[in-house]
Formats: sequence, structure tokens, C-alpha cells
Amino acid sequence: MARKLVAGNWKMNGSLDANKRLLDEVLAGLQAQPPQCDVAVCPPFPYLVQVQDWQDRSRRADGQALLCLGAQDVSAHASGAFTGDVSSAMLQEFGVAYVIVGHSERRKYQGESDAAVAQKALAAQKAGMTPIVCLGETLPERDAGQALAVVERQLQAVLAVPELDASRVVLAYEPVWAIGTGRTATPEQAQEVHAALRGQLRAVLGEKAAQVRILYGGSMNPGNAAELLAQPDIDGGLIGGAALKAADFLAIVAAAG
Ligand SMILES: O=C[C@H](O)COP(=O)(O)O
Repeated sequence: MARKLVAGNWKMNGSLDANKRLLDEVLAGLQAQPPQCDVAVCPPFPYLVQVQDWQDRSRRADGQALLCLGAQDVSAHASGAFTGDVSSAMLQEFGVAYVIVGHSERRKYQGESDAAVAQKALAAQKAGMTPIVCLGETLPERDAGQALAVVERQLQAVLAVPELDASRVVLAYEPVWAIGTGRTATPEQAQEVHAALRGQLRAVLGEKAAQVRILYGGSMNPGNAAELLAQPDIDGGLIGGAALKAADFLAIVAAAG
């Protein structure tokens, strides 16, 4: 089984001052109790350089960072006339290790298609970063019994890109109805989807499917993290609201250990 990953997605939250307070607390907690899992935070783009500083400060003697830097999106394009886009090469210059792609909020508000998300994952990977590909069904899709079909379609778009090494992506199953709602998928509901995704990966990757981390995201908090993270196919969490509170984030990191 792969080492677990707990990644905080700050979404469009933060300020220089608030970030400093949060990062100071998180780093102090990680240093006091070294994590048994990989840990990342994904701030909005303007704060990448600020968090990069904490990533550097978190390095152990062997150079390994306790707190890794992630980004919330990346352009599929390399450079040029794409106003508002940020390229993978730019992210890479700031020491970004992980890039979230295909978050349901981007699929919904920016109309990102499965194919566009797959191209973003490829761009991140080609620049040496690890894409965290988000997948998840809406409530009407779940109620219609389509949850597995939806996430399998979303994953298939990624598997269909020949240049992309699917054994080196991270997946994040985030049921849309559980995001920011306080309504978490039950461990059984989440495990069912994660197992299906693992099976789909196994059909393409064989034994390497076991090394692909499949995170759960959607109202994960200190109260439900341990039970979710104990499921055989849940390899970490993609944390929204609870990542903005140091104590909650650290408690989830501890639960992943
Ligand atoms: O990327 C994180 C997810 O959207 C989960 O957000 P949440 O923990 O606030 O529900």
C-alpha cells in the first residue's frame, strides 16, 4: 500500500497574515509530531511563493519537506496568449509538487470537460509534478444510480491519454454532494467507489494500480477522518474547510498516520 497523502485545498481563501498564522501552526505541529504520511497545502496562486518559504523551512536534514506545496489548477497550454492561465513550467519554478486538476468547482464554474482535465494532468506530469485528478458525482447522479459510471467515465478520460503515466497520478474521489456541506460519504459509500476506481486502474496498470493513491474529499474532518482513512482503498484525503484550521488539519494528518 502507498504512503498516504493528506492535501489541504485552501480554495479561494487566505491572506498573507492569515496564511502566516496557519502555516506557523501547521509547521509547528508537524515538527512536534512528524507525520507518517505525505502532507501538502494548495494555496491560491498569489500565495505560492509564501507557502514555498514554509515548504523550505519544513525540510528535514535529508532534504525531505514535511509540508509540500501544491497548486489548485494548471493550464494545459505551455505558454502564450492564454490570459489568466498559469503554466506548469511556472508552477514548477516555485517548487510545486502537486497540482489539483478537475476539481468539481472548476468543472462546474469553468466548464472544464473530462478531456480538458486529462490534458491538464498531462501538463503537470510532463513538468515533473504529480497531478491530483478529482472525480465525483453530483447528488442527482448518485440518486439515479450513476455514481460509479460517472467517476469511471472521468477516470477513463485520463487513462485514454497515451503519454500520461497513470501509475504516477493521484486520484481524489470527491462526491459533489459532500463538498462543503458537512454531509460526508459513509466509509462504505466511499470505499465502494474507491474499490471500483482501483479495479479500473488494475485493468490498465496491473499490479501498479496498488501504488496509485486514491484520496477521499468531501467534509472530511477530525471526527470522521480515522474511519474513512481506515478503508482499504482510501489512501488519504483532499481537505477543504478543515485545512483552514491548523488543529483540524493536523488531527487529520495524525489520523492518516
Ligand atoms: O478539495 C477539497 C474538497 O472540495 C473538500 O472540501 P470540504 O472539505 O470543504 O468539503
